[in-house]
Amino acid sequence: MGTAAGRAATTAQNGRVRDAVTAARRVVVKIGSSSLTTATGGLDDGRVDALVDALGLRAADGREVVLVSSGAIAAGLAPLGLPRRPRDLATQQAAASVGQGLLIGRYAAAFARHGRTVGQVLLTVDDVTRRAHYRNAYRTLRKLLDLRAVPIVNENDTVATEEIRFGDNDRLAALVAALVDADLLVLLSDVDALWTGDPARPGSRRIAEVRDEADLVGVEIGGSGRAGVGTGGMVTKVEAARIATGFGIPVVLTSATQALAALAGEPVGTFFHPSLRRPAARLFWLAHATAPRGRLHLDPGAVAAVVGRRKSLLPAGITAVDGAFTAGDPVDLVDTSGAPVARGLVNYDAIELPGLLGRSTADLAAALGPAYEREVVHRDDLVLL
Ligand SMILES: Nc1ncnc2c1ncn2[C@@H]1O[C@H](COP(=O)(O)OP(=O)(O)O)[C@@H](O)[C@H]1O
Ligand SMILES: N[C@@H](CCC(=O)OP(=O)(O)O)C(=O)O
Repeated sequence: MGTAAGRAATTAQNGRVRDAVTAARRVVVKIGSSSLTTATGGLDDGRVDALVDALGLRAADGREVVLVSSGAIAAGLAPLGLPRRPRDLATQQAAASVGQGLLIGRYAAAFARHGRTVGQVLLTVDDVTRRAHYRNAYRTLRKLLDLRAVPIVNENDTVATEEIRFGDNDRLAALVAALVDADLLVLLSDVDALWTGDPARPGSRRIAEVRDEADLVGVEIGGSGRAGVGTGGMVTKVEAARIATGFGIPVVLTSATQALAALAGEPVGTFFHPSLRRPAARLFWLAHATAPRGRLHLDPGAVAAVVGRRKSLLPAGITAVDGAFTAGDPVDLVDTSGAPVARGLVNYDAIELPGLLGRSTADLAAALGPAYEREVVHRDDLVLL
């Protein structure tokens, strides 16, 4: 199979695939900080207006739009006299606290010109990963859409801590798209597409479409070109595209200046095709939206069984256990180098496991009773990473 560059699609092909864009009834659009701020920092009113005009048009005919907008920290810098994005969390939180109000105020004014009301939705990682919380988040978003308001989502930066934080909004946007069952995710950045390498480097080429992982082979997916403003660069955008397409949602990645064309289905940016089969929702959330509570270290035989042959994980193949989890918690299964290969719901408490490691289920059942014959992670509760 060729590389993405070798597979640059023709306009005719793109015209066809973009039917998914024009037909989409519910769209999640994510815009990054670098597309909302001026060169000197601070909110760029012209850019906000241009984005809102494109979204207003899209929402005018009864279609639903959810906007995931970064920019709170960037918008808060100038009013606080900060020359650049601070490194420490407390100052970032203060900047976000000042900037989020300015950001939403600017959006409210811009959408009002289109006769639309906006609703601010600030989410933490827990809100989109814990079942009870994401149901709550879903209900709010659904109600806003029913009331014809435009939800404007951002991470709740003022309370997010270093350990529990998205940091960038790309992954958050993909999870929100899955949460509201969107028909399309549009990622808007300061670059017009995914390129084969740094867009500033001679020889790099725009990638018109990504059909599957093979199209990403050889692509240099780099960090942010504006480290003082943007955060994740292409790494988090491609990861977001993987998450959304894995859930059956097509993705367009392009620049904010091309938002109107992208939403009209024109062949701009990079189109990521959705995977044909949508995974069970339960496994999707397990893979992308759970924070593992521990790690099970597998020997090579167990990795081969779990990953290669899709078997359940038994105590005999586990060499060590980290974390303080209880039965039912999500845990990562890691190989001998410590790299996660799968995530699953564990059937034992962490304190029970050390006494079981390396022993066969028959031996455990004979010594401890039939309850100990159960798998450590059943294959139905397991998703490969
Ligand atoms: N392969 C690539 N194709 C396109 N852009 C890339 C690539 N690798 C790294 N980048 C950089 O990623 C940047 C976009 O990410 P980022 O600055 O985080 O934007 P945002 O604020 O929109 O999230 C681009 O400006 C570009 O410099
Ligand atoms: N929640 C943060 C987003 C941080 C950020 O820079 O994200 P992004 O520009 O999408 O890479 C904010 O509003 O500033």
